[in-house]
Parts: sequence; structure tokens; C-alpha cells
Amino acid sequence: MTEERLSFQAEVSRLLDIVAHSLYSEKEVFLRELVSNASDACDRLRYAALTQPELSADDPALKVRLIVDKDARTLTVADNGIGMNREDLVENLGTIARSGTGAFLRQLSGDAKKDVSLIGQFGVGFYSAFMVADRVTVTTRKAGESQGWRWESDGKGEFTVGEAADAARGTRVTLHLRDGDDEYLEEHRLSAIVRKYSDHIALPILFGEGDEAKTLNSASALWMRSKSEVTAEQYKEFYHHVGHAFDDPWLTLHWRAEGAIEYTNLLFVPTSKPFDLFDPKRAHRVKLYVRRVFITEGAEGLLPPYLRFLKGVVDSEDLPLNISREMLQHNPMLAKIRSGIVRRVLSELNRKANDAESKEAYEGFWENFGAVLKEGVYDDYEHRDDLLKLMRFRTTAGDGLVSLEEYVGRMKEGQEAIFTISGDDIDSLLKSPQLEGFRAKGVEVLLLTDAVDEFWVPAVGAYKEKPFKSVTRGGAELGKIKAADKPEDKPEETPAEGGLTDLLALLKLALGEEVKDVRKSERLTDSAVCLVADDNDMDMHLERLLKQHKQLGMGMGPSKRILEVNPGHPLIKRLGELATREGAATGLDDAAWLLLDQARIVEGEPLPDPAAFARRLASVMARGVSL
Ligand SMILES: Nc1ncnc2c1ncn2[C@@H]1O[C@H](COP(=O)(O)OP(=O)(O)OP(=O)(O)O)[C@@H](O)[C@H]1O
Repeated sequence: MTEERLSFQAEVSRLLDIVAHSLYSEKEVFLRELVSNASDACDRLRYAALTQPELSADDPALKVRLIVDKDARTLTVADNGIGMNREDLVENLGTIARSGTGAFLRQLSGDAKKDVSLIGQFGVGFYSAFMVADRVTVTTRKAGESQGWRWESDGKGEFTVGEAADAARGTRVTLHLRDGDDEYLEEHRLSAIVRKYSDHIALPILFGEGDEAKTLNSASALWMRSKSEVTAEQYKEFYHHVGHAFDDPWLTLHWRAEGAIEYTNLLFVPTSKPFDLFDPKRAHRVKLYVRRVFITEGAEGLLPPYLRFLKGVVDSEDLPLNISREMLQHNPMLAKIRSGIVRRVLSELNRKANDAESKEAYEGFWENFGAVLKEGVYDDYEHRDDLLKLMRFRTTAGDGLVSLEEYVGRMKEGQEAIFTISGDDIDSLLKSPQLEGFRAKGVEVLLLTDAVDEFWVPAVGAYKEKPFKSVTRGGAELGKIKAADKPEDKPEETPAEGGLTDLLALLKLALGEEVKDVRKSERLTDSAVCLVADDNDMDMHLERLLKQHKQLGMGMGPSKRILEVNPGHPLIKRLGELATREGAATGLDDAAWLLLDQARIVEGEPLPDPAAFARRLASVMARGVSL
């Protein structure tokens, strides 16, 4: 078969364009990326050889070599790992296949500065070779296959693939260095880069070919070293390697569990939020090893989904080496490891949340990953109490984050519930009319803006026997609560009871089936009206959310709402007076609909009949306009 010329996927071309312009400040990271890929390829072969030993039998000592040819000005990163066949080559080095990345790359704007910062969080892996090379040749042969392949590209939109005779098992990536990048031909420079970024790699990284080649790294699994032997810098580099991460670890957890079962863990919580955290296909990024042999990444039973932001390594001494990925899921030992990890991670987070010096940093963690931990509150009953302690909330009391403990500790006299309000964002929530009465009495309300809040709150029901209660649902229960700074509740100036009763009756008559009820509000102080859900109906925000996602079941919703009117508002007072007059029913019809529509607008609900709203508004204004 002759050589074939193929085009890169459009996203790869754009990426290469940025890479080639060397917008990275630290070009040397290309070596880390290539060594990392080589080491992953060896890990994968070691795993495959557990069941098919013949795959690596002819050359069993897995290693990575850096080979320099000063005359040709090339640097080669060679491994004797799993290798690639033609299909793998085209798929892996022509496209970007990782889930979520397509969408991510579509965000690239063409504005180099912005794009670099986006890519910075994401990494370019193999393609970083083009930072220092104007041509890259890959020769490779897949373990177990006899045909070798050669891939070559100048990184400008196209690559070629053809057969390669005499390719050894594994992959050789040869970089034809750009002018000015000769430093990557020097042993001392390469050695320093390897020690800086790749020292922790568990297989030898050699300089040169043949037996006299020198080992550049420590070549022992970093997680097996004792904590006192590992520097912060080494932990960081390991995190970059194992997590394909580009930020710093926010939390590093390194411990060995000893006893009935033994396992070593080196886990990291990232500082920044991964862009695909809520991608339904996303698994955690923890690699499972058995006695130093890599088994799999993202094993389902190893961590609960609500800890999917963790990256790192778990290495078991007891699991059988030949365990298949499928068998893992139901392995009781794995379940024990999982519960040990969950306990340790949650207690460490709890410590971070409460220690004076880490409290503030914990808030950053919570902003990133709180919504994920909330999933655990919903579905991990065993650890619910621990997770509830980790929760932090924005509230009506100020800008800081508040724990449930703090909230309960400052509840007002007579307050029996933990009040909540849910919506899409803090700013619009803070403008909700339903909060007015609570504000006036100094009663704090939790502001809930994560979709998952709609699920864990009803599942948990109460904290320290105080039920959660939405301020947009049922009665406000404000009457029983003593006001903060007003020792005595000042009686509101309300219209004569007769007027209000008549008005409520007339509004009900006018709106008929459109609302469930019209009633006097306890929770409004400034606005004339608002909508609330009945105690047994779905909260309004949840209903909107389900509707948006087309998840409202057949025959469900839209629920009818209760229109609450503020007896202290001048408009309601005036309408109350009018309501006692003869013939008020017809005169107040427009006003009734306008009140309902304005409550809907404030709630962010669409008006069922905007034309009728406009007509009524114009007619009422025409009657009322005066200068
Ligand atoms: N030395 C190698 N041996 C075998 N396969 C390799 C080698 N280098 C790269 N690959 C394959 O090419 C794919 C793409 O590599 P690339 O470095 O671009 O991304 P990645 O390693 O998946 O992720 P990252 O961007 O985080 O490094 C790899 O997932 C792997 O399948």
C-alpha cells in the first residue's frame, strides 16, 4: 500500500495553528506530553499482557527512550508500549476524540490570546510537538500485529500515513526541530526537563539507545514513596501527568490504608472546574492500579459519581491482577476501597471547611464542586450527614457563604423552618417579591440556584429537625416570627377589612379558573402582588425547569397558582375602596387581570395572552393618565 494523504479534522488544524505560533510560555512541556503518552502506552500494554502475555514477551522490559541525532537535528521519544495500527493512527493523530472536546474546541474564537487561555486549561497532548518541530514523524507497530505504520506531518492541515517496514513494537515520535530549538538536542537540558516534569513516571526514561543508555528519572511509582520523600513540586507534576491537568491541585491526599485490605491512594482535588464536569458521560479521573500495574481509569465502582472531580491513583495490594474491567464493578473489595476513600475525602473536606486558614479557600472549592457534592446528598444516604456539613449557601443575609449549622444557629425567635427560594441566578432571586416580608423581619433565606437543589431539598426534608420551606410555596408563616429590630410588630395600615374581603372575592370572580385562589399576603411589603404555589403543588421554579427540559409528565402542570395581594400597597387599598361600590365587578375586571399578569412577569413566566395584557394596560392608562 502506498502512502495516503489525509486532512486533519478542522478543530485539530485550528489547534495546530495556535500551537505552531508558540504561544505557550513554556515550550518545554512538549516533552512532558510525549513522555506521558509513551508511559500511558506502556501501561496499556502491561495491562493487555496480563491476559495475553505473548503481546510483550519478545521485549518485556517496558521503557521510554529519548534519542538525539545532532546531525539530523532530531529528537525521538520512543516507547515499547502498545503501539498503534493504521486505524489508531488516523483516529488518534488526526482528530480529537475525547468526549466533550469537540464542543470545547468550537468555543475557540480565533482571538489568539483568549484561545491560549482556553487551551491552557485543556492541553494539546501530542500536538504540542509542533511547538518545537516543523515536521513530526511517527513510526509505530501495534503489539500483536506484524505491520508497522508511518505517520508524518508538517502540522499544516494534512498528514500522510503509509506502511513502515521493520517497525519495532511501540511508537517512535521523531521531532525535526525548528531553527532555534537546538537546546532540545542537549542531554543536560532534556535530563532537567524529565526530572522536572516526569520524575515520578514509574518506568525508566533513558537517554540514548543501547545498553549504556542513562536513566534520567527515579522510575519508582510516586504514590509508593513515603510522604516525606515527595516535594510539593513533585506532587504537582504528578497531578499534571496523571490527571492530564494544567492547573494546580487544590487538595492533595496521599495515604495508605492498612489492615484487612491494603491500598495506597494519591488523590487530588483540582483548583479549577473541569469544563465537562456536567457532561453525562464524564467519569472520575482516578486510575486504578493493582500492585503497580495499571488496570483502568474511571472504574465505575471505585468512586461515587459525586466525587467525579477527583483525579489521581488508587493502587490495591489485594485485588487479583487479572481482574477484568467488567468484573470490577461487582467486586466486594472494590466496594470496601470505595467506602474508605469516601470517608477519608469527606473528612478531609470537612477539615478544610472549618480550619480558620483554609475556610476561605474552601469557598472557592464549593463554588466549583458544590453542585456535584449535592448529588451525593440526594443519593448517598449513608454519607448524607457528612455531606450536609460540607454544604455552603448564598443567603439573603449577605455576600458570604453560610453553612446549615450557621443558618440554624441564627434563626429568629418563633422561626420553625429553614426558608429557601430557588431560581436560575442570585441576582434575579434577590429581586423576588416573595422575599420582602422575610427581609422586613430580618429572616434569612437560602438562595438556591443549582438544578440539583430541587431534588436534594425534598429528599432531605429537614436539617436538625427544622424543615426546609420554600418562600414561594404555601403560607409564609411570618406571623409567628418576631421581627429582628422592631420589638413590636407595627400593625400594617390596611384597607377596611370589608373592602379587602370584597376585593378578594371580586378578583376571584374575575380570574375564575385561572388561579387556585386569591388571598391576602403576609410576605409582601413593597410589591402589590405575587404568585405562590399551593402547599401540595410543585414549586414554581421546579415546574419551569422541568418544562424547559420537556420533563413535565403527561397530565402534569402547569399548576394553578395562588395570587397573593399586599393589603398595605396603595393600589390594593384603592381597589379595596372601589370594591365596596356598586357595579365594582365589571369595573375591576381589567385590574384583576393586570394584577395577575404583573405577578407573572415578575416571576419570569410568559404571559398566556400578551395582546390582552397590552389592551388592558392601555385602557387602564387611558382612564388614569393625568398630569
Ligand atoms: N506513544 C504512543 N503510543 C500509543 N498511542 C499513543 C501514543 N501517543 C499518543 N497516542 C494515542 O493518541 C491519542 C492522542 O494523544 P494526545 O496526546 O493528543 O491526547 P491524550 O493523551 O489522549 O490526552 P492529553 O491531551 O491529555 O495528553 C492518545 O489517547 C493515544 O491513544
